[in-house]
Amino acid sequence: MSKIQIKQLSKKFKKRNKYIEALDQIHLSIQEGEFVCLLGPSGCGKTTLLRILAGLEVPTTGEVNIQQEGSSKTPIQSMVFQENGVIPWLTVEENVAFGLKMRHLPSSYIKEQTEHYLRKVGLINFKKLYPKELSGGMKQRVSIARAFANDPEILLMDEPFAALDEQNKFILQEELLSIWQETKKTVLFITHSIDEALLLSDRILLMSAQPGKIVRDIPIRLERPRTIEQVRSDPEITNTFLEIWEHLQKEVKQTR
Ligand SMILES: Nc1ncnc2c1ncn2[C@@H]1O[C@H](COP(=O)(O)OP(=O)(O)OP(=O)(O)O)[C@@H](O)[C@H]1O
Repeated sequence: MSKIQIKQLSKKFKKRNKYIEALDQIHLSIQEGEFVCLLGPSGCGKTTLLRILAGLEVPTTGEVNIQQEGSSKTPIQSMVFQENGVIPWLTVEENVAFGLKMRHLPSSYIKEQTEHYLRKVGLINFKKLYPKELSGGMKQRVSIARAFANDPEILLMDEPFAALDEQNKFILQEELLSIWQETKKTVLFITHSIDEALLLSDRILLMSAQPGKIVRDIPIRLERPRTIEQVRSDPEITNTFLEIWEHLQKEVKQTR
């Protein structure tokens, strides 16, 4: 049984008197615990697909099913955005605890869960600070800690590291993988970076330009833990990189 199942999904937006066909005939299933990256040219509907899974948009046709295993109180999904995912008037620890407090969970559990993930992302000594006192990388760590602390059925991540410098990006990617390996959550992750997708994914779903379709489903069979050096030097992965690169070049040229 798949954790996420999407059948014949399409999405059209009405803008003035015109329809924009954002997604066309998306059909896919993602297994429990898989780390799947969505890669495609700008405007191909990646965020729209994530927003549909988050219940923030309704598909025009088709259906989406997320298998629920926890209690009915378990959130279906947590989302991590590129930026501005933290609540400015709450401290680091209050941000991480926010979802758990909203569910009125016991305070001892909230404290334990919050501290566990603050430690995991290296923010335990910064828990009393407010977002304005944090760097961009630290804010993203807060968002990641909050997303995992919520213990959702699935995690949806929309280019969470896109605004970070290379060094911070590598550190956060490693931290994310370490938490993912511990929790074995199902993750759907949007990125524009082929290297990032190769480093993180069990599978890469490659999308066409608008209307977005999934044109390739590429398994990444590199052992974990992976390093960027391995990603860059493995001959099979190098071929996959080139294949994705050529596809993206072609799609981007077509849309221009
Ligand atoms: N609420 C909306 N109303 C009208 N059009 C929309 C809406 N949301 C998205 N679109 C359109 O749907 C298409 C897909 O947008 P989406 O943001 O999902 O693409 P994307 O692949 O995530 O792009 P990027 O990589 O640039 O972030 C675009 O043409 C966009 O303009």
